Amino acid sequence: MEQSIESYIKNLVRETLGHTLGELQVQSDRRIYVIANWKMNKSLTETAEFFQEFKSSNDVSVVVCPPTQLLYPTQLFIKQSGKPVDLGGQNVHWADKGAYTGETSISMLKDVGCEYVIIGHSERRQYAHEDDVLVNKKVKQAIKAGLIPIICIGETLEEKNSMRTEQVLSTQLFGALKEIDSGDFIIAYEPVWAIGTGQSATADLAQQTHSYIRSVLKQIVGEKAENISILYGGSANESNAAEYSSMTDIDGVLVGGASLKAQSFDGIIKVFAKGEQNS
Ligand SMILES: O=C(CO)COP(=O)(O)O
Repeated sequence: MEQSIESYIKNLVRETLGHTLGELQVQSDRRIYVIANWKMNKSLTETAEFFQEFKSSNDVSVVVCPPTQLLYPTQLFIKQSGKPVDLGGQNVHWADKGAYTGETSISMLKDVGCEYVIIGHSERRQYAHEDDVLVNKKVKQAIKAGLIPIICIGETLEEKNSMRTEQVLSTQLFGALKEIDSGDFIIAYEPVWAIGTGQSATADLAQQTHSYIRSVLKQIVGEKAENISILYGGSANESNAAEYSSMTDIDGVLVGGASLKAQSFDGIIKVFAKGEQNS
């Protein structure tokens, strides 16, 4: 069949530039992230050792989210190492300040140099009984302070087996983003059954789900959804990173276990950085 004028021009541009203009626009607007969630792990000494070994990369956005007591020293280690790494909290309280024993406010996170904060992780939903209303309050608090919330969503095994994944994700998205019409945020799709189990979602399933998530985001924020980074999380590691990085709607990974060792975290970063250079 003869080529249409449009595809002839697209091919010509692709041959000359290595990509079409449309592709270039999408790629340049969506950031690729590799984010470490250390959860309740690491001592001060282990953190210092991590940054002695860690290489990082300029080609993707790298964020490390240590436990709260390590935020400030981690910021110092990052500065000392001169590596391109940003700092993130693992949780935040919804109030500005006050009588909330054991909690951390958004200004406290900002004070120690955080630019990101994980909100609504399934472990907090499970163990601290956080629901979508609370997640929404925390997201608003982060955006108001100029931090980028990494909003976690994901279905349990039971919800997956009873074919409720889409319903769960859409409810979590509409809940977390209620009354939010400005500010940057990241979505992390973390199927609960894949977290810490070694049973990572296949790249095809993750891509399919991310594409669904983007379609829901379109309903919520319109065309801006094209520029929102959607990360995959759940037993991501050096071996499966390449498959995830090749998918159109997977804009990076949120890594637990495999982020604890500098070498394996670097391995994942390298895969995504290579993908960026090739795009
Ligand atoms: O929960 C996660 C990151 O937030 C994923 O943890 P794992 O990579 O250990 O499965």
